[in-house]
Amino acid sequence: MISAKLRAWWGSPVVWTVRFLPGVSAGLAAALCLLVLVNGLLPAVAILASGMIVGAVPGTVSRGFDSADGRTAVWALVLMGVAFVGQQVVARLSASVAGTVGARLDGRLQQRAIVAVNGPVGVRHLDDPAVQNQVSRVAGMGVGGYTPGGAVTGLTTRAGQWVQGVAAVVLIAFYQWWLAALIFAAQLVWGRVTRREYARQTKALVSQTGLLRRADYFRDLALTGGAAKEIRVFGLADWLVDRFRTEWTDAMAKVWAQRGTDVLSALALCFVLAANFLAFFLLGWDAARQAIGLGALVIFLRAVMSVATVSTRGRQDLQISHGVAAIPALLALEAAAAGVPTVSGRPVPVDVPKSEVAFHGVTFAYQGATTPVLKGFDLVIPSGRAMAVVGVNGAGKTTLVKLLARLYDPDDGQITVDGVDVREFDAHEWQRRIAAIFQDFTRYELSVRDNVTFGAIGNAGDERLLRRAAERAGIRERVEALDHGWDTLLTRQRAGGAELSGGEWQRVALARALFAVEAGAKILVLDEPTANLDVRAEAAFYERFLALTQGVTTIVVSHRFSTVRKADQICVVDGGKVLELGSHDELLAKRGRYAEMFASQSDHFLDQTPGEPK
Ligand SMILES: Nc1ncnc2c1ncn2[C@@H]1O[C@H](COP(=O)(O)OP(=O)(O)OP(=O)(O)O)[C@@H](O)[C@H]1O
Repeated sequence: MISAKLRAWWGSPVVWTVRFLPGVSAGLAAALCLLVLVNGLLPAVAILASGMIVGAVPGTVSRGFDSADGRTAVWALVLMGVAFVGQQVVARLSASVAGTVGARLDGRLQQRAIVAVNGPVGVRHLDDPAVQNQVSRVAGMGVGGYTPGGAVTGLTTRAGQWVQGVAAVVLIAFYQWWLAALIFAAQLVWGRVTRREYARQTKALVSQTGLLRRADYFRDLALTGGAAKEIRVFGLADWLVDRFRTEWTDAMAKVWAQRGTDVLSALALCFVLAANFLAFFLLGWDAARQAIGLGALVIFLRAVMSVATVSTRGRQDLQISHGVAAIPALLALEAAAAGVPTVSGRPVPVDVPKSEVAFHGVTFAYQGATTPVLKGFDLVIPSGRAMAVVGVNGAGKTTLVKLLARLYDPDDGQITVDGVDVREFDAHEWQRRIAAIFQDFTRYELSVRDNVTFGAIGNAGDERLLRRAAERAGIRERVEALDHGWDTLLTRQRAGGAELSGGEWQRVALARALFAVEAGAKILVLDEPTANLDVRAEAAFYERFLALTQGVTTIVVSHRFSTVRKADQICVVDGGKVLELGSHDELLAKRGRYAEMFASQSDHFLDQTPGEPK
C-alpha cells in the first residue's frame, strides 16, 4: 500500500520533472538547489538579525555603541543588510537559472515529443482523438499556456518558500516545539486545501483539451493565413470570432467552475487562524511576564509569520500544476510508440521488388468505420512496370498506397514483395524504398533544396541528384531563376521567400519523389500527380511518364485518363475490390466501367476543347 503510494508519488509529473532536471544540466540543477537553499535561509537570518537589533537597542541607548550591546547591534545591522541584499541577489539569480534550466527542459521535452509522435511506423494512432488531445498538450507543452519549463520556475519559488517556512519552524521550536509543530501543521493543511483548486483547474483544463483544440482551430484558421483568402471572400471573420468565443468560453466555463472555497477550506482557515492566534497570545503573555526578552519576542513573532510562506498561493501554483500537465501526455505517447512491435525486422534486400508487389485478400477498415474500405483486395503489380489505379472518389485508391507504405497495416490478408510479407521487413527501411507523393503532399515552408532533398535526406548533399530530379520534374529552370536559387525559402512569410503556384508546388513535390528514386527508392507512388498542372504541363508530364517511371515499379493514382492510359496496366477499384484489370486498350475493348469513365471524360473534353484527351 505504502510502496504503491510511494511509486505513484515518484512517478507523479512534478517529481518526474524534478528527477529529469539533472539530465538537462547537472551543474545548473545543482546550482539551482543551492540558490533555493540560500534564498530560503536568508529570511531566517534576517529574522535573527532583527531580533538581535531589537534586543540590543535598550543596552545601546543606555551604554552607547562601545558597549557589548552596541557592538551586537552594529553586527546585527550588518547581518541584516547582508541578508536583505543577499535575498535580492539570490532571488534574481535563481529566477535566471530556473529560466535557463526550464527553457532547456522544454527544448528536451519537445524533442522527445517529436520522436514520440513520429515513433510509430504508421499513422493509425493519429486518427484517435484521444491521442490528438495528448499531442495537443505535448505540442503546447502543458495547458493554459504553461510549460514544464515554467513549472521549474514555479517549483523554485515553491521550494524557496518551503525552506523559508521550515527554517522559521526551527526558530519557533526554540520557543515551544509543540507550537512550532502546530503552526506548521496548520499552514500545511491550509496550503494543501487551498491548492486543491489549482489541481482541480488543471484536471478540468486537461479534460477540456478536445474543446480547446476546436477553439484553437478557429483561432489558427483566422491567424495563420491559410484561410485568409476565403475568410475575406466569404466574409467569415465575424463568424470565426463568434465561434472562437463560444468554443473557448464553453471550454473554460468548467475550469472557472473549479474556483472558490468550500467547507474544507473554511475549516482549514479556522485551524490556521486558531494556531496563529494561540502563538501570538502565548508570545505576548510570556513577553508580558518577562519569560522571554524583547529580541526573542521579535524573532518568534516574525518566525510565526514566516511559516505562512509554506501555504502561500500564487502564480507558481499554476506554473507547476498546469505546466507539468504535458508530462503524462508525453509519457503516454512514448509508451504507445515503444509498444509498436513491428518496427524492426529483416533487412530489405537491395533489389526488391525483383518480381512483384502483391496484395493478397487485403481487408482494411479505418478506426471507427463501420464498413471496410478494402474487402479481400487482390492485385499483382509486376516489378519495373507502371500500374494505374482508378476509381470513384472514396473507392480506396489512396488507402492502397497507405497500406503499401505501412502507414496502416491490413486487418486481414497481406501485402507481399517478391513473396515476402512487408511486415517482416524493417519498417523504416521499407518505407525508404517507397518514393510517394500524396495528393495532399506537404508544402514545407523551407528552402527548395529541402523540399526536394527530403525525398532521401541521407543524400541531401548530392547536388547532381538534386538537379536531375528537378530537371525531370520540370521545375529546375524556375528554381534557378529564383533570387536565392535552391536556397530560396518557399514562403512569403519569411524575408526573401518566394511563393509558388499550385502547379509549381506539385512539380517540387514530384521532384522530391524523383529524388528519392534517384537515391535508390524502388517503388514510385504518384497520387494525382497532375491535379494542379495546366494542360501543357500535364501533356508534358504524360509525354515523359514512361521515361520518369522506367525501370521503377510505379503506382499512379489518377482521375486524369491522359496520365492513366500510359500505364502498363490499369486497375479499376470498386466496392473494395479490383473490378477490372488490363491495359488501356484491353479495358476499352471490354466496354466495362473503365470504358464508361473514359468515355465520359472524353465527352467532357470534347465539349470543351476540339480533340480528345491524349
Ligand atoms: N484517416 C482516415 N480515417 C477514416 N476514414 C478515412 C481516412 N482516410 C480515408 N478515409 C475514408 O476511406 C475511404 C477511402 O479513402 P481514399 O482516400 O482511399 O479514397 P480515394 O479512392 O483515394 O478517393 P479520392 O479519389 O477522392 O482521392 C473514404 O471514404 C474516406 O473517407
